[in-house]
Amino acid sequence: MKTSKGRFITLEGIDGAGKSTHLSWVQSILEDRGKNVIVTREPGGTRLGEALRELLLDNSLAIHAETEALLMFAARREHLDKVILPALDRGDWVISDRFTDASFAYQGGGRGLATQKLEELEYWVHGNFQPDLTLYFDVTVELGRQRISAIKPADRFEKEQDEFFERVRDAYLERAYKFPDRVKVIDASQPLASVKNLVEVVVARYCI
Ligand SMILES: Nc1ncnc2c1ncn2[C@@H]1O[C@H](COP(=O)(O)OP(=O)(O)OP(=O)(O)O)[C@@H](O)[C@H]1O
Ligand SMILES: Cc1cn([C@H]2C[C@H](O)[C@@H](COP(=O)(O)O)O2)c(=O)[nH]c1=O
Repeated sequence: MKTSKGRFITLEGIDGAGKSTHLSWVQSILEDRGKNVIVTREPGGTRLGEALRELLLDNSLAIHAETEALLMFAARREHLDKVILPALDRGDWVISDRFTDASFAYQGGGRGLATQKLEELEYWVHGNFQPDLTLYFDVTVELGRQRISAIKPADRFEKEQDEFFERVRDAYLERAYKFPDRVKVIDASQPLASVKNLVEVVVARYCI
């Protein structure tokens, strides 16, 4: 995997944590500091990735846990090739709503797939390449569900039981513990203005 000139920032959290809400805030913090910013998401970000996203989130489909993981990484391979790496090579900053930490959290923690299998896929798809900074928006399962159910009908993941999301959250917190230099935990249960301040402190410090 080529060395990149730009920087790669990812936003993570259980459904309803507030990632999408804060994505444009991160973008404006970076743009105010003169960065050229590309905003993208996973699964998605390419034509193929968006088509896979539609299937992966489809409530009416039953998908084997390993198929789900393979499709997430297939979409990611395309995303890296078509969007993320070219942008970083141009010197742009890329912000992605989710990346590989989500696979360790949802397919690993949530579905119970072995970490080693996910690490093998991770190495296959992006070698040692990792985000430069990951903001993990932490909320309780109850609060995430409350927020998300107020705005849209549940997709294939959101219709999972609370126990599933407890495992997803635990797996995210484990990732933050394992990679403290990269993954910064944001207490996203605070009111919007406070979360914005927390985000600004982390991102501004990182931009210097
Ligand atoms: N700190 C906050 N306080 C109150 N409401 C919030 C806060 N953060 C986000 N919200 C609201 O919660 C809802 C869900 O937020 P958002 O769509 O950003 O979550 P998300 O993490 O992107 O969810 P998903 O992963 O399912 O897309 C939105 O209505 C948003 O306005
Ligand atoms: C990248 C990725 C995503 N997921 C899940 C997590 C979410 O429930 C959906 C994506 O929708 P959202 O709008 O970002 O909430 O997909 C996953 O299970 N594994 C992954 O690698």
